[in-house]
Amino acid sequence: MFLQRRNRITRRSAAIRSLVAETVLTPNDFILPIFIDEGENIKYEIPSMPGYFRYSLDNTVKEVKELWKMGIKSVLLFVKCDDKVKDNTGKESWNKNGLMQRSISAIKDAVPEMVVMTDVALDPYSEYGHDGIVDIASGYILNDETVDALTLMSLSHAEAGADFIAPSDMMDGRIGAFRKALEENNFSNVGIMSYSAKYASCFYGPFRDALDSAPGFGDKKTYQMNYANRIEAINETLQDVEQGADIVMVKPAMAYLDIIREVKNAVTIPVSAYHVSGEYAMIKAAAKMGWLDEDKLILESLTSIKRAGADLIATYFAKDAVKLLG
Ligand SMILES: NCc1[nH]cc(CCC(=O)O)c1CC(=O)O
Ligand SMILES: [Mg+2]
Repeated sequence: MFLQRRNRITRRSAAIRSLVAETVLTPNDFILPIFIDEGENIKYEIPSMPGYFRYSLDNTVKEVKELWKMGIKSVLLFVKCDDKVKDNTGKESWNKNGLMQRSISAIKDAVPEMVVMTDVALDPYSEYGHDGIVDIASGYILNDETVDALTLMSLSHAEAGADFIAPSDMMDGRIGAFRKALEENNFSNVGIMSYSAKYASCFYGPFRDALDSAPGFGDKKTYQMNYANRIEAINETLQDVEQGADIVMVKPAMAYLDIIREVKNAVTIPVSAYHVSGEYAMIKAAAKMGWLDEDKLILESLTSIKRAGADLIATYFAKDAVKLLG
């Protein structure tokens, strides 16, 4: 055959393929979520997340030092609270001596350059396991009251030294409220990574095991988005940009690559994607069964999320990926 174009020429060797690769993962792409528990010397393996641990703060600090050495530059903190401090106001979330606040300052003391991001939502603090304050009579999650509580939570994270607050609650108007509060309280350099398009997803199951934070009644569908919707994600995201978000996020990732791409095309600020706990669990399970190759699956998954348009990826595989990228 005489062919004018032979597409296979640029696929002929590993070297050529690497020269023409459009998407290249680097350690700078990753944010590693970290689960922190009270106590000492704890390293608890999360049953639905094999190979992933919840650490006490002493072990967390050791881990963060290791992460920095490996080239991981950002961590996203989550805490598991004792049932005793959970209520329907979320007030433990702005306790100056709370586990989150102590964790932020311990990590910033140990590794000042590490970019510390913190989850902002009431679920670990809520006796009902919901992201906001519950109206007991109706079971509805109150929007404006929740934003007030989360504003206090955000300020206390900023005060403890957080670089970015990362609201995952999906209340309306919270980004504008947080930005204003940060400005007014001399935290104008604290950033906001907004979970802008966060879907009500069954992929969060293992995470709720990790923090013992499953909703006590109902589900999160009155605040998290319906996975049937695409245009709504753009609406949510543009509002957060308008209100002052520094980074927007799509969550989950792999079943939402279309949303990541649409969001990427719609905004001119960095886009992150959260490769969530259930996505981790699926990969681990398939690998354990011997049905899929774990290492290849990790790299293909993360590359596809970046190719879809994610500038940053929050992933439980950050360490594995950095090692694989060598
Ligand atoms: N607001 C809490 C929160 N922040 C991040 C996740 C999920 C992360 C994961 O599954 O890895 C959740 C769970 C939820 O919304 O129920
Ligand atoms: Mg919104």
